[in-house]
Amino acid sequence: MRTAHSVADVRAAEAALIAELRRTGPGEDVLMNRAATGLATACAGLLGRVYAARVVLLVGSGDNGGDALYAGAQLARRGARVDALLLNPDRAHARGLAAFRGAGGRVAGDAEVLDRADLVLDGIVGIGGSGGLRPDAAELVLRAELGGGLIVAVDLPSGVDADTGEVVGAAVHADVTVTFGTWKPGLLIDPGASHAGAATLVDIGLGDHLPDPAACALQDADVLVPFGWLLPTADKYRRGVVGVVAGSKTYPGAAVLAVGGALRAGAGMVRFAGPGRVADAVRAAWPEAVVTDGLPSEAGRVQAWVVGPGLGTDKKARRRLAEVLDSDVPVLVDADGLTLLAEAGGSERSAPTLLTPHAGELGRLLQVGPAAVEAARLTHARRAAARYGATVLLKGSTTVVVPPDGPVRVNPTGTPRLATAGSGDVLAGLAGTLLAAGREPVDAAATAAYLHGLAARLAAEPDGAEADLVAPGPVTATDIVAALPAAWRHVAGA
Ligand SMILES: NC(=O)C1=CN([C@@H]2O[C@H](COP(=O)(O)OP(=O)(O)OC[C@H]3O[C@@H](n4cnc5c(N)ncnc54)[C@H](OP(=O)(O)O)[C@@H]3O)[C@@H](O)[C@H]2O)[C@@H](O)CC1
Ligand SMILES: [K+]
Repeated sequence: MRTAHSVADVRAAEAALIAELRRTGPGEDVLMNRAATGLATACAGLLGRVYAARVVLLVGSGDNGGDALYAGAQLARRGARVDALLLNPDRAHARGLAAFRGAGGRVAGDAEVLDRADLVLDGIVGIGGSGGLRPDAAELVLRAELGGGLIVAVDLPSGVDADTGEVVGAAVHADVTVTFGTWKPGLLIDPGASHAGAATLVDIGLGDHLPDPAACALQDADVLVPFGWLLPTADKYRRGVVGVVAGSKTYPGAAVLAVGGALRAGAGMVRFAGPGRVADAVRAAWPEAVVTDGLPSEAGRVQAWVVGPGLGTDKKARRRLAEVLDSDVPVLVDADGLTLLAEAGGSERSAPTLLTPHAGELGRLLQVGPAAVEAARLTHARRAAARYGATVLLKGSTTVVVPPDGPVRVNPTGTPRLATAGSGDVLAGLAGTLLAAGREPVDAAATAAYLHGLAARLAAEPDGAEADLVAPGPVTATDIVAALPAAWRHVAGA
């Protein structure tokens, strides 16, 4: 699990560690030196040959600039030609600047050095920043980006909010980010995440002093839990019996895809309730589903419901949604179900509810526009979780899962390939089965998002789960359903 901590928790852990180090010996800037050593090592790796490489430091007035100066000193000692552009010369980190000068680094008088740089270190601002880049910094960053050297962000790309990933105004677009001590939520959540490039973590010893994380991102090993269907004693209820209420005359395919996602999640049984023609489409595609063209209340016993994909918003859809929400089992509400829920202003439920909106649907739930949601994804997902008393999975570039309380989950397997019609229906079925199998909504949602992204990648490039934009082959929602078994095998290490 990749874990991220809030700025407040990072600062508290840093203070505790420094106090401990002071008791046992080492003096000032010890953590900064650890950070700078990790940073200089990463830069050396990127440069290949450090000797004679041209490195430029963008140095702000805080410790983030100090990290850049100490790392610059190490690179200068290894023969790099290092120039520092000081945004605020009177307030640059004094000991860092002395070390830098002592190692042969030079303070540049002109931004021209950026035009020929092989590597630019962004030490403008780190976790102490607020708002976007100021105009003088933004101008230098633009010149650095035009100069074509690799841009390495120190701790996080300047201009990105460390706690939320929000970017208000200009921010650095890094090729690589080297972060210290722990991940920051803003490196995992868009738009911040897409400013970070390839991000790596340097351990500076904060470990024991860090509390529970503010956000986590699953990795393959975290998905490996003993599912009902892997146990010798498996029966259909342990695997999960899930009910799906989806599809309409206009969108029968949504029902087929949601049922497919549910079956390929390993459901013990999928019960489907939907109107005649939709029921026929589901029967034809998935003979293993137990289908009724009656109401959800006539479908038989289930351990969780999925309601909403392609459902429509007419009177009949309302009735189906109301029946499902009245049940005492976990319910996942998606798509049209969310539009109806937004109109109703919520529901009274004691069993868990999982909402799976995209930005537009989340906007409807909160009566704000989709652009506002996209700009502050975590903030809005948190608001919806609080307002609806539900776990919220917000789909999009970096899907986030926000439980009513506890750490947020951020999905690392997402890919733009998932932005295709029907993909969300598959995710709804997949997460619904995991709910039916007894998983907590936050785990069901995060695991489903992880497998869903992985399946899309595998569908595009069967040998390349890590591949992303460069991988060949368009992917349809049906392909994602078909690739789910391969995604399971991938996380199982098969
Ligand atoms: N914590 C740890 O464990 C460790 C932390 N370490 C490092 O310290 C960093 C945090 O250092 P920090 O606290 O000095 O703050 P930092 O981010 O350098 O900036 C502060 C100054 O920037 C300014 N400023 C603000 N917003 C701005 C903007 N939008 N655009 C431009 N400027 C802006 C503002 O100055 P102002 O001009 O407003 O007075 C403010 O005072 C951390 O990210 C990591 O790199 C490591 O060394 C090792 C261990
Ligand atoms: K930075």
